[in-house]
Amino acid sequence: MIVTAPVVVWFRHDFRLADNAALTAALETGAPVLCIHILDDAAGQVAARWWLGRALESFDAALRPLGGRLHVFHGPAIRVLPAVVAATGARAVFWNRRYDPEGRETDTRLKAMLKERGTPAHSFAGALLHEPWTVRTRMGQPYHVFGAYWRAACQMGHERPPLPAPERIAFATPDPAGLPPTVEVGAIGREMRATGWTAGLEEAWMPGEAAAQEALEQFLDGLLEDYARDRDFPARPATSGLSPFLCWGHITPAQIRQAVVARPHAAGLAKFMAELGWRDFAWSVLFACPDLLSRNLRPEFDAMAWRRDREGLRAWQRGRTGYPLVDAGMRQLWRTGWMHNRVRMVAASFLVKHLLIDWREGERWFAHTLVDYDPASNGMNWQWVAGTGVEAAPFFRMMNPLIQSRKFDPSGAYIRAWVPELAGLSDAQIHAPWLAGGVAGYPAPIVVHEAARERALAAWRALRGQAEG
Ligand SMILES: Cc1cc2nc3c(=O)[nH]c(=O)nc-3n(C[C@H](O)[C@H](O)[C@H](O)COP(=O)(O)OP(=O)(O)OC[C@H]3O[C@@H](n4cnc5c(N)ncnc54)[C@H](O)[C@@H]3O)c2cc1C
Repeated sequence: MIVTAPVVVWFRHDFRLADNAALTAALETGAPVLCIHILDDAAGQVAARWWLGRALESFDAALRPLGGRLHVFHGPAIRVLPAVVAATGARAVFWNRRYDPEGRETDTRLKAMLKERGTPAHSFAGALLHEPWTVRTRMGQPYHVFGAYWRAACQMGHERPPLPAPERIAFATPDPAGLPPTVEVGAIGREMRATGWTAGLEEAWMPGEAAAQEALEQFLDGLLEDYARDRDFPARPATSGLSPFLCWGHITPAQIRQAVVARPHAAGLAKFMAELGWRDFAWSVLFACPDLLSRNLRPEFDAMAWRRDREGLRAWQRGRTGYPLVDAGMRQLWRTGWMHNRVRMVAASFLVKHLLIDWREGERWFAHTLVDYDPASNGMNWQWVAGTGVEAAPFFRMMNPLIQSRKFDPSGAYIRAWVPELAGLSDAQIHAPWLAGGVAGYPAPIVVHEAARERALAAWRALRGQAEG
């Protein structure tokens, strides 16, 4: 009997069958395919780990009717992948690219290591509309301003048409004896359920490729038309909710783009495509600045007198600042692993400016609690809000949580949904319960807006004084 050497497809943030260039290329070799994931523990990302657990389950379930399964290994990829290749005699490895600095480094090392041993590793695009090094100024430099970036990206075109899902897959059936230790596909799901924290996530989300397509359809049919008008109002079902599906690769921007441009007359089309552009832009920023999560992109902020305020940080994390819109957002995040974009901006601004706490604390909390956490979007947006990043909102421009609340949640419906203690207040009172004499069980504001504003501006003036002096 002739045993055909398999090819390995290593799935990371690309748990889908359709528009999966690595899988398609692997199938084109005609060799049996071994579908694997390597659990390389990422500390501190708890909600993301829950999503990963469910993504593994749903992807495995999608492979079963085709006659195969997902093999999940545990350990550092740099050890595990070569061991899988050696044990199966695989003749090639395929993966879709990732762009975070650690991931890139690992992949580069693995490619070189495998090549040396005679096994080529092939990598493919798919997670973005444009690879993060391709949209450049005429001088070949990365863009620092989104408007110019997006104009250049649109001029380049977004031509890559999405690939169809394979109808058949010939799966490899390796002998488990020689393989590195595997983990049962449902193990992470069980581990996360045992924390007792994931009930809200389970209620809010159904990870997987089918659910991503359903979310896209619902958005296109009901919400795209009014997207530009409604997207800033957190109580309205107005945005796509696609961010975690994009983050985990259940759907690609190319698939979304194809579906969106098929509705050329929808009023919200350009605005929605530009939001996908922000996601690409964030990755191009992280690609150009690998220390985005640790370093102020504007170095003058290195001397900022951030406050160490454990209690303030804790109140913010738990949605107990006394500012209802901020608290509603932080509670939505804690319960569902997601927060509306407008409220992310208000809550982030509150931490950095009203509490004068280093944006990196907020970035870390979001990394811990977001199901759509990605280092590029999170890092870039935190630095944008803090005024420390590329094309950032200036530090002295502070979002007033009360004004934001009255403007974007005028009836208080969003606040009522997440801060039930305030549900009995009138539409006018709910934004500032302290003006109505307070509500039992709900905290008084932990800072007074005007005083916090003065404190932040004084810190900023001192910083400028140092820079000029
Ligand atoms: C402080 C802060 C932290 C953030 N952290 C993350 C993060 O870790 N991961 C993440 O995916 N988004 C992050 N965002 C961006 C944005 O809030 C979410 O992408 C958006 O709320 C997701 O909801 P949606 O899918 O309904 O968005 P829609 O309005 O439907 O937008 C469609 C898609 O465009 C992309 N997008 C929209 N806005 C942005 C933006 N400002 N930056 C980058 N991409 C965008 C997302 O992929 C989103 O799914 C952050 C924003 C802020 C202010």
